[in-house]
Amino acid sequence: MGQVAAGNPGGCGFLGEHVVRMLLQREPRLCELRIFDLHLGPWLDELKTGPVRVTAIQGDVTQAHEVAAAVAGTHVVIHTAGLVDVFGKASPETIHEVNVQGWPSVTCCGSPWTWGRKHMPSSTFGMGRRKKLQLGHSPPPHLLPSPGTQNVIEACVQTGTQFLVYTSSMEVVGPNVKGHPFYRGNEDTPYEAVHRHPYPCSKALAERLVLEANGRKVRGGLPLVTCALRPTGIYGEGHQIMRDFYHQGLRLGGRLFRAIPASVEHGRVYVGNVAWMHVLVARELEQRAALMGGQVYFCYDKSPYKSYEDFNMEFLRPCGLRLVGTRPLLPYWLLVFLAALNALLQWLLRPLLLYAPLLNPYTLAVANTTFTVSTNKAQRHFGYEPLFSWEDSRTRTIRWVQGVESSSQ
Ligand SMILES: NC(=O)C1=CN([C@@H]2O[C@H](COP(=O)(O)OP(=O)(O)OC[C@H]3O[C@@H](n4cnc5c(N)ncnc54)[C@H](O)[C@@H]3O)[C@@H](O)[C@H]2O)C=CC1
Ligand SMILES: CC(C)CCC[C@@H](C)[C@H]1CC[C@H]2[C@@H]3[C@H](O)CC4=CC(=O)CC[C@]4(C)[C@H]3CC[C@]12C
Repeated sequence: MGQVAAGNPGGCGFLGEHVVRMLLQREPRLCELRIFDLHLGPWLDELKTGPVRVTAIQGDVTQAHEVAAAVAGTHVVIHTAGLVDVFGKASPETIHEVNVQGWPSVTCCGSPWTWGRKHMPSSTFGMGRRKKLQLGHSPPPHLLPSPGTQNVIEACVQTGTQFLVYTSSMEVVGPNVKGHPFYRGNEDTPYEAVHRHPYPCSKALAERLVLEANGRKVRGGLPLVTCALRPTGIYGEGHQIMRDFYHQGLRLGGRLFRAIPASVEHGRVYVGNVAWMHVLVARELEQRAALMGGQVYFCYDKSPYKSYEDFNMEFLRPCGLRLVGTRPLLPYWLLVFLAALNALLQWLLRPLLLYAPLLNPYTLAVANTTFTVSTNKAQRHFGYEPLFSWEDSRTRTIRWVQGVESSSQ
Protein backbone atom coordinates (compact mmCIF):
# COMPACT_ATOMS: atom_id res chain seq x y z
CA MET A 1 0.00 0.00 0.00
CA GLY A 2 1.16 3.50 -0.77
CA GLN A 3 0.18 6.63 1.05
CA VAL A 4 -2.48 6.42 3.71
CA ALA A 5 -5.34 8.72 4.65
CA ALA A 6 -6.80 8.01 8.07
CA GLY A 7 -9.92 9.12 9.89
CA ASN A 8 -10.21 9.30 13.69
CA PRO A 9 -13.64 9.87 15.18
CA GLY A 10 -13.07 10.82 18.84
CA GLY A 11 -9.60 12.13 18.03
CA CYS A 12 -9.77 14.90 20.62
CA GLY A 13 -10.40 12.70 23.64
CA PHE A 14 -7.89 11.39 26.18
CA LEU A 15 -6.95 8.37 24.06
CA GLY A 16 -7.78 10.02 20.73
CA GLU A 17 -5.18 12.76 21.17
CA HIS A 18 -2.49 10.16 21.85
CA VAL A 19 -3.58 8.18 18.79
CA VAL A 20 -3.43 11.31 16.64
CA ARG A 21 0.05 12.24 17.88
CA MET A 22 1.26 8.66 17.52
CA LEU A 23 -0.02 8.44 13.94
CA LEU A 24 1.79 11.64 13.05
CA GLN A 25 5.02 10.54 14.71
CA ARG A 26 5.11 6.86 13.81
CA GLU A 27 3.23 6.31 10.56
CA PRO A 28 5.54 7.38 7.73
CA ARG A 29 3.02 6.56 4.99
CA LEU A 30 0.37 8.83 6.44
CA CYS A 31 -0.46 11.66 4.05
CA GLU A 32 -3.78 12.86 5.45
CA LEU A 33 -5.44 12.69 8.84
CA ARG A 34 -9.04 13.67 9.53
CA ILE A 35 -9.87 14.22 13.16
CA PHE A 36 -13.59 14.11 13.81
CA ASP A 37 -14.94 15.05 17.23
CA LEU A 38 -17.83 16.79 18.93
CA HIS A 39 -15.34 19.07 20.69
CA LEU A 40 -12.18 20.14 18.91
CA GLY A 41 -9.14 20.89 21.07
CA PRO A 42 -6.95 24.02 20.62
CA TRP A 43 -3.86 21.74 20.44
CA LEU A 44 -4.96 20.72 16.92
CA ASP A 45 -3.66 24.00 15.48
CA GLU A 46 -0.04 23.07 16.14
CA LEU A 47 -0.45 19.92 14.02
CA LYS A 48 -1.44 21.76 10.89
CA THR A 49 2.05 22.93 10.00
CA GLY A 50 3.59 19.47 9.50
CA PRO A 51 3.95 17.42 6.28
CA VAL A 52 0.71 15.50 6.87
CA ARG A 53 -2.53 17.22 5.89
CA VAL A 54 -4.46 17.41 9.15
CA THR A 55 -8.13 18.31 8.97
CA ALA A 56 -10.14 18.88 12.11
CA ILE A 57 -13.85 18.29 11.63
CA GLN A 58 -16.31 19.23 14.30
CA GLY A 59 -19.11 16.69 14.08
CA ASP A 60 -21.33 14.22 15.82
CA VAL A 61 -21.06 10.46 15.31
CA THR A 62 -24.80 10.20 15.74
CA GLN A 63 -25.24 12.21 12.52
CA ALA A 64 -24.81 9.75 9.65
CA HIS A 65 -24.14 12.35 6.95
CA GLU A 66 -21.45 14.06 9.03
CA VAL A 67 -19.65 10.77 9.64
CA ALA A 68 -19.90 9.73 5.99
CA ALA A 69 -18.48 13.05 4.81
CA ALA A 70 -15.55 12.73 7.22
CA VAL A 71 -14.80 9.12 6.34
CA ALA A 72 -15.10 9.40 2.52
CA GLY A 73 -11.77 8.80 0.83
CA THR A 74 -9.89 7.44 3.85
CA HIS A 75 -8.13 4.05 3.89
CA VAL A 76 -8.56 3.36 7.53
CA VAL A 77 -10.81 4.58 10.32
CA ILE A 78 -9.75 4.42 13.97
CA HIS A 79 -12.95 4.83 15.96
CA THR A 80 -12.11 6.08 19.46
CA ALA A 81 -15.21 8.24 19.90
CA GLY A 82 -17.47 7.29 22.74
CA LEU A 83 -19.40 8.40 25.76
CA VAL A 84 -17.35 7.12 28.70
CA ASP A 85 -19.77 7.54 31.54
CA VAL A 86 -19.92 5.27 34.57
CA PHE A 87 -21.03 8.05 36.92
CA GLY A 88 -24.57 8.61 35.67
CA LYS A 89 -23.92 11.96 33.99
CA ALA A 90 -25.66 10.95 30.76
CA SER A 91 -28.84 8.95 30.34
CA PRO A 92 -28.63 5.28 29.31
CA GLU A 93 -30.38 6.24 26.09
CA THR A 94 -27.71 8.82 25.21
CA ILE A 95 -24.89 6.43 26.02
CA HIS A 96 -26.48 3.84 23.78
CA GLU A 97 -27.10 6.32 21.00
CA VAL A 98 -23.51 7.58 20.90
CA ASN A 99 -21.74 4.30 21.58
CA VAL A 100 -23.86 1.90 19.62
CA GLN A 101 -26.76 2.76 17.38
CA GLY A 102 -30.20 4.27 17.27
CA TRP A 103 -33.44 2.84 18.49
CA PRO A 104 -34.45 0.10 18.14
CA SER A 105 -32.69 -2.23 15.76
CA VAL A 106 -30.76 -3.94 18.55
CA THR A 107 -32.46 -5.70 21.38
CA CYS A 108 -30.67 -7.34 24.25
CA CYS A 109 -32.43 -10.36 25.62
CA GLY A 110 -35.70 -8.48 25.62
CA SER A 111 -37.51 -5.52 24.30
CA PRO A 112 -35.57 -2.56 23.00
CA TRP A 113 -35.37 0.45 25.28
CA THR A 114 -35.45 -1.63 28.42
CA TRP A 115 -31.82 -2.59 27.94
CA GLY A 116 -30.51 0.21 30.09
CA ARG A 117 -32.43 -0.90 33.11
CA LYS A 118 -33.40 -4.53 33.01
CA HIS A 119 -32.06 -6.46 30.07
CA MET A 120 -28.38 -6.49 29.40
CA PRO A 121 -26.55 -8.50 26.82
CA SER A 122 -25.29 -11.65 28.34
CA SER A 123 -22.80 -13.84 26.60
CA THR A 124 -19.95 -16.15 27.34
CA PHE A 125 -16.59 -15.02 26.12
CA GLY A 126 -13.72 -17.27 25.32
CA MET A 127 -15.84 -20.18 24.12
CA GLY A 128 -15.05 -19.57 20.47
CA ARG A 129 -18.67 -18.60 19.94
CA ARG A 130 -20.11 -15.21 19.22
CA LYS A 131 -23.85 -14.84 19.53
CA LYS A 132 -25.66 -13.06 16.75
CA LEU A 133 -27.29 -9.78 17.62
CA GLN A 134 -31.01 -10.07 17.92
CA LEU A 135 -32.49 -7.63 15.48
CA GLY A 136 -35.82 -6.09 16.29
CA HIS A 137 -38.34 -4.50 13.98
CA SER A 138 -37.29 -1.22 12.44
CA PRO A 139 -39.27 1.85 13.35
CA PRO A 140 -40.60 4.27 10.74
CA PRO A 141 -37.64 6.27 9.38
CA HIS A 142 -38.86 9.55 10.90
CA LEU A 143 -38.60 7.96 14.34
CA LEU A 144 -35.02 6.79 13.90
CA PRO A 145 -32.61 8.68 16.10
CA SER A 146 -29.09 8.64 14.74
CA PRO A 147 -26.70 5.91 15.64
CA GLY A 148 -23.03 6.19 16.71
CA THR A 149 -20.84 3.17 15.97
CA GLN A 150 -23.38 1.92 13.44
CA ASN A 151 -22.90 5.18 11.53
CA VAL A 152 -19.15 4.66 11.44
CA ILE A 153 -19.62 1.16 10.04
CA GLU A 154 -22.16 2.32 7.44
CA ALA A 155 -19.92 5.23 6.47
CA CYS A 156 -17.07 2.79 5.75
CA VAL A 157 -19.39 0.57 3.71
CA GLN A 158 -20.93 3.42 1.72
CA THR A 159 -17.75 5.32 1.00
CA GLY A 160 -15.46 2.33 0.38
CA THR A 161 -13.17 2.57 3.41
CA GLN A 162 -11.88 -0.93 3.91
CA PHE A 163 -10.26 -0.94 7.36
CA LEU A 164 -11.92 -0.16 10.67
CA VAL A 165 -10.25 -0.27 14.08
CA TYR A 166 -12.63 0.05 17.01
CA THR A 167 -11.68 0.99 20.58
CA SER A 168 -13.63 -1.41 22.69
CA SER A 169 -12.95 -1.99 26.40
CA MET A 170 -12.17 -4.66 28.99
CA GLU A 171 -15.65 -3.77 30.24
CA VAL A 172 -17.08 -5.76 27.35
CA VAL A 173 -15.92 -8.85 29.21
CA GLY A 174 -16.15 -7.75 32.85
CA PRO A 175 -16.15 -7.43 35.76
CA ASN A 176 -19.57 -9.04 35.55
CA VAL A 177 -22.53 -8.33 37.82
CA LYS A 178 -21.69 -11.39 39.92
CA GLY A 179 -18.29 -9.99 40.83
CA HIS A 180 -16.40 -12.97 39.42
CA PRO A 181 -12.66 -12.33 39.28
CA PHE A 182 -10.91 -12.38 35.91
CA TYR A 183 -7.37 -13.19 36.97
CA ARG A 184 -4.64 -12.70 34.35
CA GLY A 185 -7.01 -13.90 31.66
CA ASN A 186 -6.61 -13.69 27.90
CA GLU A 187 -8.93 -13.31 24.91
CA ASP A 188 -9.93 -16.99 25.12
CA THR A 189 -10.47 -17.26 28.85
CA PRO A 190 -14.04 -18.40 29.57
CA TYR A 191 -15.92 -15.77 31.55
CA GLU A 192 -19.59 -15.11 32.03
CA ALA A 193 -20.02 -11.58 30.70
CA VAL A 194 -23.26 -10.29 32.16
CA HIS A 195 -23.78 -6.54 32.13
CA ARG A 196 -26.31 -4.36 33.83
CA HIS A 197 -24.77 -0.93 33.46
CA PRO A 198 -25.37 1.14 30.29
CA TYR A 199 -21.66 1.75 29.60
CA PRO A 200 -20.39 -1.87 29.40
CA CYS A 201 -23.65 -2.84 27.75
CA SER A 202 -23.15 -0.25 25.03
CA LYS A 203 -19.51 -1.23 24.51
CA ALA A 204 -20.42 -4.91 24.23
CA LEU A 205 -23.10 -4.21 21.65
CA ALA A 206 -20.92 -1.85 19.68
CA GLU A 207 -18.04 -4.32 19.64
CA ARG A 208 -20.35 -7.00 18.29
CA LEU A 209 -21.62 -4.68 15.57
CA VAL A 210 -18.04 -3.94 14.53
CA LEU A 211 -16.96 -7.58 14.53
CA GLU A 212 -20.04 -8.73 12.67
CA ALA A 213 -19.40 -6.10 10.02
CA ASN A 214 -16.12 -7.80 9.19
CA GLY A 215 -16.38 -9.16 5.67
CA ARG A 216 -19.23 -6.89 4.53
CA LYS A 217 -18.68 -5.57 1.03
CA VAL A 218 -17.74 -1.91 0.92
CA ARG A 219 -18.30 0.37 -2.05
CA GLY A 220 -16.18 -1.01 -4.88
CA GLY A 221 -16.78 -4.60 -3.79
CA LEU A 222 -13.86 -5.23 -1.42
CA PRO A 223 -14.48 -6.72 2.02
CA LEU A 224 -14.51 -4.57 5.14
CA VAL A 225 -11.83 -5.64 7.61
CA THR A 226 -12.57 -4.78 11.23
CA CYS A 227 -11.09 -5.48 14.58
CA ALA A 228 -11.58 -4.35 18.18
CA LEU A 229 -9.05 -3.38 20.82
CA ARG A 230 -9.96 -3.81 24.46
CA PRO A 231 -7.93 -1.59 26.77
CA THR A 232 -8.05 -2.21 30.50
CA GLY A 233 -8.12 0.96 32.64
CA ILE A 234 -6.05 3.48 30.68
CA TYR A 235 -3.73 5.87 32.52
CA GLY A 236 -1.27 8.52 31.45
CA GLU A 237 -1.11 12.16 30.42
CA GLY A 238 -4.62 13.61 30.25
CA HIS A 239 -6.32 11.06 32.51
CA GLN A 240 -9.20 12.97 34.09
CA ILE A 241 -9.89 10.56 36.97
CA MET A 242 -6.22 10.63 38.03
CA ARG A 243 -6.46 14.41 38.06
CA ASP A 244 -9.61 14.19 40.22
CA PHE A 245 -7.92 11.86 42.72
CA TYR A 246 -4.96 14.20 42.85
CA HIS A 247 -7.09 17.22 43.61
CA GLN A 248 -9.11 15.28 46.15
CA GLY A 249 -5.85 14.27 47.90
CA LEU A 250 -4.72 17.90 48.00
CA ARG A 251 -8.03 18.94 49.52
CA LEU A 252 -7.64 16.24 52.18
CA GLY A 253 -4.27 17.61 53.27
CA GLY A 254 -2.11 15.38 51.05
CA ARG A 255 -3.87 12.15 52.03
CA LEU A 256 -6.07 9.61 50.33
CA PHE A 257 -7.83 6.93 52.35
CA ARG A 258 -7.70 3.31 51.26
CA ALA A 259 -11.15 2.05 50.29
CA ILE A 260 -10.38 -1.21 48.47
CA PRO A 261 -8.25 -4.13 49.73
CA ALA A 262 -4.73 -4.13 48.26
CA SER A 263 -5.28 -7.74 47.15
CA VAL A 264 -7.84 -6.76 44.47
CA GLU A 265 -5.87 -6.49 41.22
CA HIS A 266 -6.98 -4.04 38.55
CA GLY A 267 -5.65 -4.10 34.98
CA ARG A 268 -4.08 -0.86 33.78
CA VAL A 269 -2.34 0.09 30.56
CA TYR A 270 -0.41 3.20 29.55
CA VAL A 271 -2.17 5.45 27.05
CA GLY A 272 0.91 5.68 24.80
CA ASN A 273 0.97 1.91 24.44
CA VAL A 274 -2.77 1.78 23.74
CA ALA A 275 -2.27 4.41 21.04
CA TRP A 276 0.68 2.48 19.62
CA MET A 277 -1.43 -0.67 19.40
CA HIS A 278 -4.08 1.25 17.45
CA VAL A 279 -1.48 2.55 15.00
CA LEU A 280 0.03 -0.91 14.53
CA VAL A 281 -3.36 -2.49 13.93
CA ALA A 282 -4.28 0.21 11.42
CA ARG A 283 -0.99 -0.45 9.64
CA GLU A 284 -1.14 -4.25 9.65
CA LEU A 285 -4.84 -4.87 8.95
CA GLU A 286 -4.35 -4.87 5.19
CA GLN A 287 -1.46 -7.32 5.08
CA ARG A 288 -2.92 -9.61 7.72
CA ALA A 289 -6.62 -9.26 6.98
CA ALA A 290 -7.33 -12.99 7.10
CA LEU A 291 -5.70 -13.35 10.51
CA MET A 292 -6.78 -10.11 12.16
CA GLY A 293 -10.21 -9.44 10.63
CA GLY A 294 -13.01 -9.92 13.15
CA GLN A 295 -10.58 -10.37 16.04
CA VAL A 296 -10.42 -8.80 19.48
CA TYR A 297 -7.21 -7.90 21.28
CA PHE A 298 -6.74 -6.86 24.88
CA CYS A 299 -4.44 -3.86 25.19
CA TYR A 300 -1.60 -4.68 27.53
CA ASP A 301 1.89 -3.62 28.50
CA LYS A 302 4.32 -4.10 31.36
CA SER A 303 2.37 -2.03 33.90
CA PRO A 304 2.37 -3.93 37.22
CA TYR A 305 -0.65 -5.74 38.60
CA LYS A 306 -1.91 -3.78 41.60
CA SER A 307 -5.11 -2.57 43.17
CA TYR A 308 -6.64 0.53 41.58
CA GLU A 309 -5.56 2.75 44.47
CA ASP A 310 -2.06 1.30 44.89
CA PHE A 311 -1.50 1.72 41.18
CA ASN A 312 -2.57 5.37 41.30
CA MET A 313 -0.16 5.93 44.18
CA GLU A 314 2.72 5.05 41.82
CA PHE A 315 2.13 8.53 40.39
CA LEU A 316 0.50 10.39 43.24
CA ARG A 317 3.10 9.47 45.89
CA PRO A 318 5.95 11.20 44.02
CA CYS A 319 3.62 14.22 43.81
CA GLY A 320 3.37 14.40 47.58
CA LEU A 321 0.26 12.37 48.41
CA ARG A 322 0.10 9.36 50.70
CA LEU A 323 -2.40 6.54 50.96
CA VAL A 324 -3.56 6.08 54.54
CA GLY A 325 -4.16 2.53 55.76
CA THR A 326 -2.81 -0.87 54.79
CA ARG A 327 -6.40 -2.09 54.93
CA PRO A 328 -9.61 -0.27 53.92
CA LEU A 329 -10.59 2.31 56.50
CA LEU A 330 -14.32 1.70 56.13
CA PRO A 331 -15.95 -1.74 56.23
CA TYR A 332 -17.15 -2.91 52.84
CA TRP A 333 -20.83 -2.95 53.86
CA LEU A 334 -20.56 0.76 54.67
CA LEU A 335 -19.10 1.50 51.24
CA VAL A 336 -21.96 -0.45 49.68
CA PHE A 337 -24.38 1.61 51.73
CA LEU A 338 -22.72 4.92 50.76
CA ALA A 339 -22.65 3.89 47.11
CA ALA A 340 -26.37 3.09 47.24
CA LEU A 341 -27.03 6.37 49.03
CA ASN A 342 -25.17 8.24 46.28
CA ALA A 343 -27.29 6.49 43.68
CA LEU A 344 -30.45 7.46 45.53
CA LEU A 345 -29.30 11.08 45.91
CA GLN A 346 -28.44 11.22 42.22
CA TRP A 347 -31.94 10.09 41.38
CA LEU A 348 -33.65 12.44 43.85
CA LEU A 349 -31.59 15.47 42.86
CA ARG A 350 -31.77 14.87 39.11
CA PRO A 351 -34.57 17.41 38.52
CA LEU A 352 -32.50 20.07 40.31
CA LEU A 353 -28.84 19.33 39.66
CA LEU A 354 -26.43 16.73 38.42
CA TYR A 355 -24.96 14.81 41.34
CA ALA A 356 -22.37 12.39 39.97
CA PRO A 357 -19.80 11.35 42.60
CA LEU A 358 -17.00 8.82 41.94
CA LEU A 359 -18.55 6.29 44.30
CA ASN A 360 -21.65 4.48 43.08
CA PRO A 361 -22.66 0.82 43.11
CA TYR A 362 -21.12 0.23 39.69
CA THR A 363 -17.74 1.93 40.25
CA LEU A 364 -17.45 0.23 43.63
CA ALA A 365 -18.11 -3.16 42.07
CA VAL A 366 -15.54 -2.57 39.31
CA ALA A 367 -12.91 -1.25 41.71
CA ASN A 368 -13.54 -4.14 44.10
CA THR A 369 -13.31 -6.99 41.57
CA THR A 370 -10.05 -8.42 40.32
CA PHE A 371 -9.74 -7.98 36.58
CA THR A 372 -6.32 -8.40 34.99
CA VAL A 373 -5.14 -9.65 31.63
CA SER A 374 -2.11 -11.65 30.65
CA THR A 375 -1.86 -12.28 26.93
CA ASN A 376 0.47 -12.11 23.96
CA LYS A 377 -2.15 -12.29 21.21
CA ALA A 378 -1.29 -8.86 19.82
CA GLN A 379 2.38 -9.80 19.72
CA ARG A 380 1.61 -13.06 17.91
CA HIS A 381 -0.83 -11.56 15.41
CA PHE A 382 0.80 -8.28 14.48
CA GLY A 383 4.13 -8.04 16.28
CA TYR A 384 3.03 -5.64 19.04
CA GLU A 385 5.60 -4.81 21.70
CA PRO A 386 4.91 -1.96 24.13
CA LEU A 387 6.61 1.20 22.92
CA PHE A 388 6.93 2.58 26.46
CA SER A 389 8.46 0.63 29.31
CA TRP A 390 6.76 0.71 32.70
CA GLU A 391 9.46 3.11 33.98
CA ASP A 392 8.88 5.43 31.03
CA SER A 393 5.10 5.31 31.40
CA ARG A 394 5.41 6.02 35.10
CA THR A 395 7.81 8.93 34.63
CA ARG A 396 5.69 10.52 31.93
CA THR A 397 2.54 10.23 34.02
CA ILE A 398 4.23 11.65 37.13
CA ARG A 399 5.54 14.59 35.12
CA TRP A 400 2.06 15.22 33.82
CA VAL A 401 0.49 15.13 37.31
CA GLN A 402 3.19 17.54 38.51
CA GLY A 403 2.25 19.80 35.59
CA VAL A 404 -1.41 19.63 36.62
CA GLU A 405 -0.32 20.79 40.06
CA SER A 406 1.64 23.79 38.82
CA SER A 407 -0.98 24.77 36.24
CA SER A 408 -3.71 24.82 38.92
CA GLN A 409 -1.72 26.98 41.33
N1 LIG B 1 -10.53 5.72 29.63
C1 LIG B 1 -10.42 4.41 29.79
O1 LIG B 1 -9.88 3.93 30.82
C2 LIG B 1 -10.89 3.48 28.73
C3 LIG B 1 -11.52 3.94 27.56
N2 LIG B 1 -11.94 3.04 26.61
C4 LIG B 1 -12.57 3.48 25.37
O2 LIG B 1 -11.67 4.31 24.67
C5 LIG B 1 -12.39 5.28 23.92
C6 LIG B 1 -11.84 6.66 24.24
O3 LIG B 1 -12.01 6.89 25.62
P1 LIG B 1 -11.39 8.16 26.35
O4 LIG B 1 -10.38 8.77 25.48
O5 LIG B 1 -11.03 7.72 27.72
O6 LIG B 1 -12.68 9.07 26.46
P2 LIG B 1 -12.84 10.61 26.16
O7 LIG B 1 -14.15 11.00 26.69
O8 LIG B 1 -11.66 11.36 26.64
O9 LIG B 1 -12.85 10.66 24.58
C7 LIG B 1 -13.97 10.36 23.82
C8 LIG B 1 -14.05 11.36 22.70
O10 LIG B 1 -15.20 11.07 21.94
C9 LIG B 1 -15.83 12.28 21.64
N3 LIG B 1 -17.26 12.11 21.44
C10 LIG B 1 -18.18 11.80 22.38
N4 LIG B 1 -19.39 11.80 21.84
C11 LIG B 1 -19.23 12.11 20.53
C12 LIG B 1 -20.12 12.29 19.46
N5 LIG B 1 -21.44 12.12 19.61
N6 LIG B 1 -19.62 12.60 18.26
C13 LIG B 1 -18.28 12.77 18.09
N7 LIG B 1 -17.40 12.63 19.06
C14 LIG B 1 -17.87 12.31 20.28
C15 LIG B 1 -15.58 13.19 22.83
O11 LIG B 1 -15.74 14.56 22.49
C16 LIG B 1 -14.17 12.81 23.20
O12 LIG B 1 -13.24 13.64 22.56
C17 LIG B 1 -13.87 5.13 24.29
O13 LIG B 1 -14.51 4.41 23.26
C18 LIG B 1 -13.83 4.30 25.57
O14 LIG B 1 -14.98 3.51 25.67
C19 LIG B 1 -11.71 1.70 26.75
C20 LIG B 1 -11.10 1.22 27.86
C21 LIG B 1 -10.65 2.05 28.95
C1 LIG C 1 -14.04 5.40 45.54
C2 LIG C 1 -14.12 4.07 44.88
C3 LIG C 1 -14.07 2.98 45.86
C4 LIG C 1 -13.03 3.94 43.82
C5 LIG C 1 -13.49 4.59 42.56
C6 LIG C 1 -12.60 4.19 41.42
C7 LIG C 1 -13.42 4.14 40.13
C8 LIG C 1 -13.89 5.52 39.79
C9 LIG C 1 -12.61 3.50 39.01
C10 LIG C 1 -12.15 2.08 39.41
C11 LIG C 1 -12.07 1.27 38.14
C12 LIG C 1 -12.32 2.27 37.03
C13 LIG C 1 -12.84 1.75 35.68
C14 LIG C 1 -11.91 0.70 35.09
O1 LIG C 1 -10.60 1.20 34.97
C15 LIG C 1 -12.40 0.19 33.76
C16 LIG C 1 -12.89 1.22 32.82
C17 LIG C 1 -12.87 0.96 31.49
C18 LIG C 1 -13.48 1.81 30.56
O2 LIG C 1 -13.67 1.43 29.40
C19 LIG C 1 -13.98 3.13 30.96
C20 LIG C 1 -13.53 3.56 32.32
C21 LIG C 1 -13.58 2.43 33.36
C22 LIG C 1 -15.04 2.01 33.51
C23 LIG C 1 -12.97 2.93 34.69
C24 LIG C 1 -13.86 4.04 35.31
C25 LIG C 1 -13.41 4.44 36.71
C26 LIG C 1 -13.30 3.25 37.66
C27 LIG C 1 -14.67 2.64 37.90
